[in-house]
Amino acid sequence: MARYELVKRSVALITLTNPPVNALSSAVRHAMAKSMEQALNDPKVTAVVICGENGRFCGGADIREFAGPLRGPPLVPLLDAIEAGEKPVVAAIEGVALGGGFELALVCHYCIAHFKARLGLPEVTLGILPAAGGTQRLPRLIGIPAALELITTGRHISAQEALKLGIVDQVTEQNACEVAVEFALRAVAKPLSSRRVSMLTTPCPPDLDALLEVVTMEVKKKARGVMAPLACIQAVRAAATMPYSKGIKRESELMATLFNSGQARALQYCFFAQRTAGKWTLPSGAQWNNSKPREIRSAAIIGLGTMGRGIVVSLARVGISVIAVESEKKLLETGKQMVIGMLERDAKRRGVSASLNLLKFTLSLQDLKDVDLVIEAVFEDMALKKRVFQELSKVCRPATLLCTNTSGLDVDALAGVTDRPHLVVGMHFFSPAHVMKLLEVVCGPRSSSETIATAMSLGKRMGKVSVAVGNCPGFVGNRMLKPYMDQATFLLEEGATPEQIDKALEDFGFAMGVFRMSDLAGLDVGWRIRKESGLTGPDVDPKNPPRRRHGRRYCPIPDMVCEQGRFGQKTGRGWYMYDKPGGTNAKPDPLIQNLLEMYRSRYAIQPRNISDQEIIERCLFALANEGFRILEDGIAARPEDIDVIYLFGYGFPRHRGGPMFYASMVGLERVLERLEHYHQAHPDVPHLEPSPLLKKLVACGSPSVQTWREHIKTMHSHL
Ligand SMILES: CC(C)(COP(=O)(O)OP(=O)(O)OC[C@H]1O[C@@H](n2cnc3c(N)ncnc32)[C@H](O)[C@@H]1OP(=O)(O)O)[C@@H](O)C(=O)NCCC(=O)NCCSC(=O)/C=C/CCCCCCCCCCCCC(=O)O
Repeated sequence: MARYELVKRSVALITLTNPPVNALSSAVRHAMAKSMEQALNDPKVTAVVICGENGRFCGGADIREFAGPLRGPPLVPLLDAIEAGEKPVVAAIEGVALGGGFELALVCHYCIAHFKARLGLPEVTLGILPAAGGTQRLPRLIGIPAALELITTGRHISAQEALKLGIVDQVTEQNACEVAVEFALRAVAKPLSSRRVSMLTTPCPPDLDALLEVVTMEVKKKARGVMAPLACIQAVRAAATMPYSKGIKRESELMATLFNSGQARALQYCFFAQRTAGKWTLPSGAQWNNSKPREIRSAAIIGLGTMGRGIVVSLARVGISVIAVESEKKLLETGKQMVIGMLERDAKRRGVSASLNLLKFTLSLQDLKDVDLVIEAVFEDMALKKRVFQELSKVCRPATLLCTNTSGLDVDALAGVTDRPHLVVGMHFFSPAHVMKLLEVVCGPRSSSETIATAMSLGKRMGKVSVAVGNCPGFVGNRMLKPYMDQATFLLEEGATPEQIDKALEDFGFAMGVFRMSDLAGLDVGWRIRKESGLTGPDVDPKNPPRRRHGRRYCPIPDMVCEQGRFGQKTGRGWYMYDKPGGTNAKPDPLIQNLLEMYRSRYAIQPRNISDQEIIERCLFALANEGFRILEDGIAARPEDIDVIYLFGYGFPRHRGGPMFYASMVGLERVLERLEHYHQAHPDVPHLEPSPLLKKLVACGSPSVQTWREHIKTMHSHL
């Protein structure tokens, strides 16, 4: 857990050895304490260097240990002892120094960092604060404003930035450990008092209160209802106003308010869920660690609409040659100009040169014969997509992978029109595709493990969080969206307003409520899909009762809004009104209010007062209920996958963990009881009927979300 060696006859080299990130587990802390004691007591040792094995200094505290009772030597006294020691201690930072790893570096008297190293205090993203002295030492070292920014955002910084801020003493392109040993030898006998950061006085700005106020407002605006950043601000205030001995106590008190909180549990769950999601597995036994992806050097995108353009940018910026295809010259030219603009802006922001030389634009599918992979991103029309896939089948070499960016159509039906169904897979990007981090990789029943591995690995290469899902209408994300949005519109019928529903969801933590989000996405898309599926428009049998379709409750209000040409932000009117087409400042619209009143009076609906609690329960429990059905159907392999999809694709608040984790935090019994209650009140809404899996889990004593998988016995997995 920590290796102790004597090098250059007088330097104790302590290497943390806890792969993969040398986290400060209880065993590591124990070994470190022992090694430090040995070094300080050995008269041969004149200086100490601390480094991490395998080119990684330290990824911080072992987050897995937070779930159980804390054991082993506590970190704060250990770090205080290192700082107080009479022999110079030098940190040799390679790879990462994060969280407790950064705090360890802060107590070392000197720091050498490799030029590729990254440092940061990401505790806030885990719902806690840097409670091993980080909130007290960093402000003393770099001042309040810079420390506040790093601690409240959890941002990682480069070695160069750390040097500028005065956190590290030297940045090297050589082996940081060897440089640190030489540095340590030169530091012997130099006075250490000014190197003990806890002894420094925090440089305090004259307008401390005003500064803290501004940061508090910013934090509250950015992350509504999130506790950890606010506690971080209070801890930093203590560094400015108290001596270290008192400040560290305050830090610990504040940590105690966060450590066992639901938010901390949710955020730590998200950390591991994100990593679990990449570990796909098929019933055949093929999985992420035994299936080799193909190398993708060239790709083609069919369709240069919003999605196609974003996908081209995502591919080109990771060095893949892209051929972009459109059907008409004008569309091709417009798409080309937009892609170039997007790539140039992106490159400028990242301080690199735009990879325009990787792009080719064409009107001819014949140009695609040699590419490694094609992503179809044409209009959401099955007949059109089938024609494209038939054509691709003829044109592309037999080994080319054929992918579709459909947001919900049958991937296997597309595979069926090709000569290579095993090489067909869905790659469902989210709009805007070059910004959104989520990729649903839709595995058809005939997709080969190599095809899935390639799509997953390509997603990772593009910086996406890729989740493998099964093939069903809407896959995971969009399938779950329907019951969520249905509940929102049913609540409108019953007496709520769009702004009331949005406010309840935004207070819950969503960046945008369902109606503001729909206005942003465009209301016409859903309207077209409803028309195509016979739910509205001329194909509906006039004898059909207006508020029922296929024997279920149906709310025609969204259709009525679209019939008035209100398609959302782009038309300046939707569920809200905007200053102009394309405007973003949503204001409640009296015309929508009128529409709702007329609608209710036409159908003799007596509006009632609807509480925020009912809004949250009906929208979010219906959402989670569909998640349980998705698990039952084998469309998602685990609840973590569903949660990751909602976190990265639909703006679900991270501090709530995702819909499935949220349901487990509320208590499955309670979710079941509320769904039963609402289903009794609305028996014509099947989405409110509790799913068999939810009932089963409750009957099994509501096990933790991480163990649901053991209770899911699918007849056949779609993955
Ligand atoms: C950048 C990374 C380090 C590496 O990224 P990458 O190379 O892409 O690899 P990953 O896939 O992310 O990770 C590889 C595997 O390693 C696992 N991992 C990573 N980091 C950790 C970790 N810190 N702990 C455990 N496991 C970790 C990861 O899960 C992968 O494994 P698997 O695939 O899932 O199996 C990147 O990993 C990264 O960013 N890591 C996280 C870094 C981080 O956030 N560090 C901060 C941790 S928190 C911390 O350090 C806190 C310090 C203060 C501690 C003080 C504790 C005192 C407790 C006091 C409590 C008082 C309250 C008492 C209340 C009361 O009872 O009253």
